[in-house]
Parts: sequence; structure tokens; C-alpha cells
Amino acid sequence: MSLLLTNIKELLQVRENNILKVSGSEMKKLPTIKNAWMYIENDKITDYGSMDKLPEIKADETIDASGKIIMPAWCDSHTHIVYAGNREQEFADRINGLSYEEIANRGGGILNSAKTLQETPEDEVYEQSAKRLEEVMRLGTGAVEIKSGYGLTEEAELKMLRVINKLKENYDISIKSTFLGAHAIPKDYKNDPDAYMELVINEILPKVAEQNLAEYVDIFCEQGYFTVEDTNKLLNAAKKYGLKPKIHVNQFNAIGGVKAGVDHNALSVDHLEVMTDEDIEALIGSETMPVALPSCSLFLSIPYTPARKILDAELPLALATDFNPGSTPSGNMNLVVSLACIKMKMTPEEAINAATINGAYAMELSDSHGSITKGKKANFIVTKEIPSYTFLPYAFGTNSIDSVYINGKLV
Ligand SMILES: N=CN[C@@H](CCC(=O)O)C(=O)O
Ligand SMILES: [Zn+2]
Repeated sequence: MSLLLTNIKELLQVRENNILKVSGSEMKKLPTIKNAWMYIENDKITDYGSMDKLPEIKADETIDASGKIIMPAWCDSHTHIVYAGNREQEFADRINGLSYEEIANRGGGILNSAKTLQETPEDEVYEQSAKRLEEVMRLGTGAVEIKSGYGLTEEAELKMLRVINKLKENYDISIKSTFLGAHAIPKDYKNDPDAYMELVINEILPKVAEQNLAEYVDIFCEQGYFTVEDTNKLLNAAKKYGLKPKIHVNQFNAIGGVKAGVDHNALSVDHLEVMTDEDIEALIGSETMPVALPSCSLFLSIPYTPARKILDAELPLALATDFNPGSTPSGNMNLVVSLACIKMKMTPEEAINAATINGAYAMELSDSHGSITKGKKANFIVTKEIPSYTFLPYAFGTNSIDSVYINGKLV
């Protein structure tokens, strides 16, 4: 199957030589070709160029993309798409004055979702999650990471990870799986959190590894959840099984999680709403990708990750949704990019780099995703007729997407 797209108003994020990520001032550059064509064979980008040098190509299908922009599909490197039920009652409780922390302390929050997940049959969790995956694919996401973490028992954590694996089998989209057993301390372990860490490290983690259910390991390193010491213990143990860290840090408090992640060569450190100078220092010179989740900041009314401070230090930054039932019931990367521009003062070029190639890096997919490069997966968004790419984050809340292709197939 081959597809030729012609008269593309502008082809975005064209990287002739593949790059793994972009950092600091480099993020201001978004290479494009105006009035372009692109040729797809099966699931790959074969070639592209400027319309004035369009070679003779016999394609199975040709699409005239006049007035439309084409760009790589979004790479969402941080989600909790697999969950059961929803938490709209907590949303209403917060409107009525309770804080996220107060709700969690009453047994709501993550523990509420864990109870629902434990009680919901695996097939039903799969069905609910598959709908969300299909929704985000239609919204332009072409690669996604999904975490466990609403199980909090051996049985339920493995159940979640099996659901992620079934999504991998049944959907033609790259999915990375992360074990987040250390997401919250279950009620029964409230007075003995160390015992829960022992369960996660000595009982659940080995089974996750044996059954090959995850690529990455995560922990919520935060006051009231897990300490830096817990983080070090878990990451040391996970390393023996070859699971790289991608960790939740600095959402509410800076307690040293960034440095712990960097010390363990984490692939990414995510959230970062609260960042100290020491956290920035720790990231400089590392291979760890900082990841911001602005939809979470919007929904919880908490600070936004200080993008300018991170970029001014010549660090890279990725953007992801954090799609989950408690802090971010939205998997819309288009909104994430808008929020990054509006609230974090990222330029459209920086935000698009952060949501494509840098998101791919945070899932170890930069060789196949995140840019328009020959040989990469044919994962791309065709916009409606719009005046410029800046219109995408500007017209927030407007659906500017005409169609989405993942692995060369129309979603
Ligand atoms: N902060 C930790 N975990 C999720 C939210 C969990 C929840 O409220 O269900 C997050 O990334 O925001
Ligand atoms: Zn999260």
C-alpha cells in the first residue's frame, strides 16, 4: 500500500538526519518544508520534498492536502490510560472546597481508583481502556506510554499490566508499559509503608519481570507517598531486571526525587511543577528527559512546570498528558501543546518539539517516531485548512485535525 500526499501547505518537523532529542535554544527551531509532498509505503515514510521537485511517483492513492499542514503524530510519554471507573465525584468535591490532598487523606484519590480497579473484571478494564486509547489516537497521538499503579496488590497490578499488553497486541500503535506498583500506600499498609515497599520489590517486581510485562519502572516520589530512600531501593532492584526508571517527582514538593532519578540514569523525570535550582543542576549533563504535564496543572490548579527556567538552562523538555482519572481526565495532546504555550510561555516551535521528538525520546522511540524522517513510522496528523502552525496552539479547544495516520493507516 502506498500513499502520496501533495500540495501540503507546510510539512513540519522535517529532520533529514535523525536526532534523538532537542534541547534548550535548539527547541526554538522547527524545520519545515512549505508547499511539500510526502510519500508513504506501507507503515513507513519513504520520501518527501518540495512540490517544485515532485518526482514521478505511481502511488496506490494520492491525497491533495492543499491548505493543510502535516506534522508527526504526538508522542505521549506519560499516561495512566488503563483504569476502571472515574472520579467525577472528587472533581465536584474539589469545586466545593476540598483539596486533592484532603481527598486522598480520606481514602479517595489513587486508593479510590485502586478499589474500583481491583473490583472490576480484567475484560471490563480492557474495554474501558481501549475506548480511551482509540480516543487519543483520533486526537493525533501516535505513540503512548501507559502505567500500572491503580492495582496496588500483586493480583491487580499484574492485571493492569496484562491489559496494557493486550492493548499492545490488539492496536497498531507503539505502546510502552511501565510498572508503577509504588503509586500510593494501600490502606492496609498505612502504618507500615516499608512492608508495602518490600511487597513491591520482593514479590511483585520479580513477577512483572518474569512475565515480561513492563519496560519501565515508576514511583510517586512525594511527601505522603514514597521517599527518596524508597525510590533508591526500588530503582536499584528494578535495574537488576533491566527496567529503566521513568518517575513521578516534584509534583507538590521538591524532596530530592530529580537527583535520585538522574543518579539512576532515569529515562525521564515527570511532573516537575516545583523545581529548585538544585533540581535544575542535577539535570544538567544528564541523559534524563524532564517531562511537563500541563493538563494536570490546569485540572488541579497547581503551578505549571517552569519551562523557561528549564529551557534557559539549555535542558530539553517533553510534554505529555498524564491522562488519568484523578488529576488529568484528558488525553488530548493538542490541549497540552496549547497550555504549554499559553501558561508555560513555550513558543509553538518549542511546544511542538516537546510533544513530538522529545516525547519519543522519553519512550526510547526517537529512531522510529517523533519527526518526518525517511524510514520512520508513517505516523502523522493532517490538519484542516488552517492559516499557520501557530494556529494549532492559538485556537485552543478547536479541533484543527482533519485526519490521523498511524503506521501508515488512517485512524
Ligand atoms: N501523581 C501521581 N499520579 C497521578 C495521579 C493519580 C490520581 O490522582 O489518580 C498523576 O501523575 O497525576
Ligand atoms: Zn502520572
